[in-house]
Amino acid sequence: MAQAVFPAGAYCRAVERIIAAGQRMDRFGWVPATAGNISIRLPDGNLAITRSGGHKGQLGPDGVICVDPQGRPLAPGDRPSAETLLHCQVYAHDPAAGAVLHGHSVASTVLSMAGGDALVLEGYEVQKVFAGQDTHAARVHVPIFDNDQDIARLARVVAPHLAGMCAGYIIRGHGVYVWGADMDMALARLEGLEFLLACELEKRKLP
Ligand SMILES: CSCCC(=O)C(=O)COP(=O)(O)O
Ligand SMILES: [Zn+2]
Repeated sequence: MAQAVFPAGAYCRAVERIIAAGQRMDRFGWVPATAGNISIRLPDGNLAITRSGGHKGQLGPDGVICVDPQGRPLAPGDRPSAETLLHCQVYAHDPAAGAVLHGHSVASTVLSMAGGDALVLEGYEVQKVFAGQDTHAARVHVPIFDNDQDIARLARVVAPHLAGMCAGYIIRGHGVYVWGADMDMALARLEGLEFLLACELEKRKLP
């Protein structure tokens, strides 16, 4: 494979971080079959985001493109993630958000297909990875929204719930959305949420 040539500056660092995040998510099996998408907010307010399609665990520099805060590609004809509006929504809602991750795990998919409009996590030490959480002795609500191929309509359903979220949310039969101030925090929260969802899945198997 030809040596990757990264553009200069903040965008270059964002591309590198997105590629590394995709590889890390792939190691956990959270980006199967071209699923998943990853973004970073750039200093100028635009977003570096994965291009639609392609395996997110095998990204090269050309697998990341730039969009404006409304999700419009800066280069005409570029095809950003089909779910770009969900990333834009997080950045518009939370000025501190610096990175957004979307993965498709077995646990989030299976647990959400079991029904309900939220998962309640309680009693786990790893809950402390989420925003504002400092004890296991709390109930963390993870909202579940029905999947929708109309992403703008899905974003309108999610919007009124964003203010109360500390652990991101689940799209039923689809996957999770998690974010943080930077990529490291977003990845820590994604791993924390997926660890807890795996625990919940195992709990349901107990006699
Ligand atoms: C085969 S996954 C279907 C699309 C999806 O849910 C996803 O997360 C990836 O879409 P993108 O346009 O970002 O590649
Ligand atoms: Zn998806």
